[in-house]
Amino acid sequence: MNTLLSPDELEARLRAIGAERYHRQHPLHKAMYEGKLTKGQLQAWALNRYYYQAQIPRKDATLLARLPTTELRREWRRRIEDHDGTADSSGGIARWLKLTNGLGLDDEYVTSLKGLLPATLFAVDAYVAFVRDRSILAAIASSLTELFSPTIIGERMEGMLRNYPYISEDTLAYFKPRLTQAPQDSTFALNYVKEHARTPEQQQEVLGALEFKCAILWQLLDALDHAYVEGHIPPGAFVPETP
Ligand SMILES: O=C(O)c1cc(C(=O)O)c2c(n1)C(=O)C(=O)c1cc(C(=O)O)[nH]c1-2
Repeated sequence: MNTLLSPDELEARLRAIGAERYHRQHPLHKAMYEGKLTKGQLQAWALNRYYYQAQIPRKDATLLARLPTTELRREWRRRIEDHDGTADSSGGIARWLKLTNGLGLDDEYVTSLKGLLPATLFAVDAYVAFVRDRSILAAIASSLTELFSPTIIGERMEGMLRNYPYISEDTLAYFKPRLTQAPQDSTFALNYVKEHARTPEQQQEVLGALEFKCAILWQLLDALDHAYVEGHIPPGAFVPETP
C-alpha cells in the first residue's frame, strides 16, 4: 500500500526520478557535449528533435482544450506562444530551424519530417496521446521534466560552443529563452501537482507520469544512438552526407 506523502516529500520523490532517469544521464548527451559526435550525428539529432519541438504546442493545445479554469488556460496558452510565436515574435519552432539550418539541413527537408527515425515518431506521438488521454493531473505532471532541462541545456550549450567550430551562439538561439521559460513552466506545474495530488493514488499517478516522460526522452536518444552511433540506420531514415 502506498502511503500519503507530504507535498515536499512528493517533490523530493519527483526530483529523485529526474536525477536517475532524465536524459541528462544518457551516453549520447554526454558524447554530444564532450565534442565526440560528428556533424552528421548532430544533424540526425537536430532533425529528429525537430519533431519533438513541433509537436509540443500540439500537445499543449490538446491539454488546453481540457483545462477547466481561466488561470490554467492562460498558463497553457503562454506555452503555445513560446513555441509557435506571436505576430510580433518568432517562437521556438522557428528558432529550432536556425539550428538545423546552421548544421546544413534544408528547412524544407526538416519540416517535411521525411527522414525521421520511426522511434522518434512513436515516442513523440506517445507523449501527445498520453496528455490527450490521461487525467489533467497526469498530463500536467508529464511536463515536469522541465524541472531538469535548464541544467542539460546549459551543459549542452557550453559543450557545443566549445567543441564544434561550426556552431555559433546564433545557431543555438533556440536554447537561451528556454533557460527562463522552462523554470516558469516547471514552477507552475510543480505547485499544481503538489496542491492537487491529494491521495496516494494521485501521487503515484504523478510519479508515474514523470517516469513515463523520462522514458520518452531517453528513447529518443537511444534510437539516435542505435542508428547513428552503432550504425543501424533504418530504411528510409536520414543518411548523413558528411561522416
Ligand atoms: O533540451 C532539452 O533537453 C529539453 C527537454 C525538455 C523536457 O525535459 O521535456 C523540453 C525541452 N528541451 C524544450 O525545449 C521544451 O520546449 C520542452 C517542452 C516540454 C514539455 O514537456 O512541455 N519539455 C521540453
